Order: sequence, then C-alpha cells, then structure tokens
Amino acid sequence: MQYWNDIGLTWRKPMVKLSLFGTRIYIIGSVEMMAKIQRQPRAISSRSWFAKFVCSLVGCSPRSMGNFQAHLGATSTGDSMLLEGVRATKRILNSKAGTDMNHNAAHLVSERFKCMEIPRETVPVDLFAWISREMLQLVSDSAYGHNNPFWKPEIEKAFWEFEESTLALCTTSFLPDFIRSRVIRGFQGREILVKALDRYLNSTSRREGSPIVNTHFTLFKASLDESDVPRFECANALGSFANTIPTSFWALYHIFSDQRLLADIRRQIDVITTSTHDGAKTIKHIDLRRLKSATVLFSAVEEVSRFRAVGVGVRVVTEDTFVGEGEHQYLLKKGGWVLIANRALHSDRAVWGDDADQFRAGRFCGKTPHLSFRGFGNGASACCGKNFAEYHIAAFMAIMVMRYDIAPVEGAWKEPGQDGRDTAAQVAGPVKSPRVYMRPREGSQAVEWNFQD
Ligand code: HEM
Repeated sequence: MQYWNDIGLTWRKPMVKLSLFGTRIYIIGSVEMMAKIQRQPRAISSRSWFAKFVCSLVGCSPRSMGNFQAHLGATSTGDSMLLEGVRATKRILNSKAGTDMNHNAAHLVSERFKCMEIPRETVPVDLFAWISREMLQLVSDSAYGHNNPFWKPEIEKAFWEFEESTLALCTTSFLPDFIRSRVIRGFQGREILVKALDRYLNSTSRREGSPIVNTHFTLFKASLDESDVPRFECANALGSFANTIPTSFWALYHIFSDQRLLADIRRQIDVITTSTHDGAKTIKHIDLRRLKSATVLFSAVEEVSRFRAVGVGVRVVTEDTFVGEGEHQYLLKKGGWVLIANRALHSDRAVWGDDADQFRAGRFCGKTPHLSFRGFGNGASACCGKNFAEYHIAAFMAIMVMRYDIAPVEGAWKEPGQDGRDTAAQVAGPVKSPRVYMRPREGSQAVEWNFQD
C-alpha cells in the first residue's frame, strides 16, 4: 500500500491516473478531490471493493460470495448483506450496548494488569512482540469472552500468519488451490483460525461473546453457506484487531519516549483517579465516565493514526462517473480503482501546518481539519469502531503509564521505522522493534488499579 501513498506524496496532485495490467488506477492526493469522490459512495464504492477483498481473503463458496457482494452497485435497490452487517455494528456501538462494550473492555484491561507477568526489570523486552500479545488477548477477550480461542498459542500464531499474508492471499486468489496452499503461509494460518472459530461459534461459549459477534453470527447464518460462517468471522477479527494492535504499539512508543508527554498524561489520569485502602494495599479507581477528559491521551492516539497511517482508501468505480469540474474534471471508467493516498493528505503542510511531518501529541486537543484526517476514514464508510478502538487503547495506556516506566536498552529511544509495503492494514508496525526494560514505578507494587463505571 505504501507504493500508492508514495505516488500520491510525490505528485501531490488531485488525481494521478495509471494503468496496471489493464486496470485503471486513480490515485487521489488532495482533500478537495477526496471529498468529491466520497460524495458518490455507490458509483465510487468502498463497499464493492471491500466485499471482493473479504471474499478473496477468506476463500468462500460462490453462493456466499454472491450473497455477500449483492446489491452494492450504483443502481441496486435490494438489501445488501454487507451493508446490513455494517449498520448492525454501528447500531450496537452507538447504543448502550456500545458503552457497555467500552466499559467491559476497560475492566478486562485492569483485570489483565493484575495478573500480567512483566519480565524482571533487568531482562530486555521486545516491545512490539509484548504489546502485540497483550493487545491481541485483550481485544479477542472483549470480542469472544472467557473461552476466547485466541489464548491458545497455536491460534495466536495462526492469526499473525494470516494477518501477515492478507495482501498475498487476496492477490493470489485466482490461482488454483494446490498452488495457493503451497506458496502462501497465511493460507494455513487462516484454516487453523477458521476451525477454531467454527468450534467457538457453535459452542455455548458464544453466548459470552460481544453483541457484535452474536449479531454477525445470526446474519451470516441466514445468508452464507454454513462452512463460510467462521470464515467471515475470521475477516471480522482481522478487521477489528489488525489496526488496534500496531496503533497501540505506536501510542506506547510515542508516550514513553517523550517524558513531557508521559508526565502530562499521568497528570490527567491522576485527576480522574480516587483511592481507597484495603489493609495492605491501596486501590486506585480511574473514573471511566471521565476517561475522555484525558484529552492529551486521546489526542496522542489520534495523532498516531495520522502520523503512522500507511494505508490507502480503496474504492471501485461501479459505473462511468465524472468527478470535479473545469481543468480538474475527470472521467472515471467503470471497473477502475480509486486509491486515496492517506499519507499525502496527512502530510499536507497547507492543512496541518509546518510541523505536519512531526508527531505532535496534542494536535487533536483543539479543532482539527477533520476532512483531511483519514486515520479512520471519513464520509459514508468511516470506521464505526473508532470510539471503541480508541477507548480500548486509552484504557490500556492509562494503567500502563501509572504502573510502569519503560526505558530503551540502548539508553536512548531510536525511531523504529515503518514499512507499509506488505500490509493491508491502515497502520503498520515497526521495522525494528525497540528492546526495552520495563520497571514498576516506585511504590506501585502495593497498588492495585481498577476502573470505576
Ligand atoms: C485503531 C483501530 C482502527 C483503525 C485505524 C481503523 C481504520 C479504519 C478505516 C481507515 C476505515 C475506512 C476505510 C475506507 O473508507 O477506506 C475503517 C472502516 C471500518 N472499520 Fe475500522 N479501524 C479500526 C478499528 C476498528 C474496530 C475495532 C472495528 C469494529 C469493532 C472497526 C470496524 C470498521 C468497519 C465495520 C468499517 C467499514 C465501515 C463502512 O464501510 O461503513 N474498525 N476502519
């Protein structure tokens, strides 16, 4: 994906047209053109692309594929299964059930910290591996409940193999199965994951799963072949976990590598914390209803999504369509692909100021140019999981900053670098994960951290 961003960054034009193996590609590099594109969500459709992407990724039957991709075209009026799934997710996340999910996620975080095994402070920790493991367990617990299959090491391994091969699985979906299974490591991971999710979905454990998992299960059962139900759940897991984990890593990296920022966040969490005493220990309660008043923390997470975004917004042109006017009017041909170069939009100095190419944690505390912020998309297909993901990450960071200090083994923090070439995610992990020492803060051993509803 980085390749398309690089073209957008190099040319910085409203639109760059290319042709690749006969497919027309339109790369969007300005916010004005992006807004025009998004005004026609059915003719220039993210969902049509997304439906194809998911079907290639999970490897489903022709019937399931047909049902999942149906009624997404410009003139179609029928009920779309994909749209119903997105609408259901939005309904849940914007209702009391969504608030309960946020709070449940935070309680899982505090429970996890109580039993977390942090290596002794003289033992170096691979920061990305550590946070990936912790966050994968937390996000999957919050989706699937206590009997979450992701706790098993072989399922965790399968998930990462699947995640790392997302692009490969999609681009080789037209190859015969026997070649695919030989050349693609992710295929095997996916199949292990599918089996584990199949067992989970058809057991009583599913009742402990989130309302989103249960609603999708009902929807999938009604429209897909039985054997494809866990396949589409596999895509759901990937969609909601794959960005949350690297975003958490970068939030941790930026917060702990900047002492002033760390102190600011600690101060804000302190303000919303009360203490009680229980014999030997002090219990600290962070007020969940006021968590969002830790504005610097939430702003830092959004700044990660701006500064570390490597993804592109992909759309398929479902009918010949004109966009723009005057010398910037373009005809987009049916079947073409529109790629919104998020990085070009995120690094535009005219919009973000002279420090556009720097991480500024407080950037999102004030008013921001929301159209130019594509970290969670915008327009009709904006991310409905944004609040949930940010809340989850913020809850983790809130306890992390209060309980631990992190210092790089090498003495000074070094930019770990990012390589977005191989990933379908919006945020890529580091090229070189920092090795760090984690130390409980002074006096923190006798303190327990909780969240209070
Ligand atoms: C840090 C974590 C996340 C990031 C960075 C992220 C990013 C994005 C982006 C950029 C889009 C828009 C794609 C486009 O228009 O081109 C999107 C869409 C979407 N996201 Fe997220 N996402 C995150 C977490 C989640 C979670 C946790 C969920 C579910 C609970 C979720 C569910 C969705 C859905 C359903 C859509 C499609 C919306 C539609 O087509 O109407 N996301 N996400």
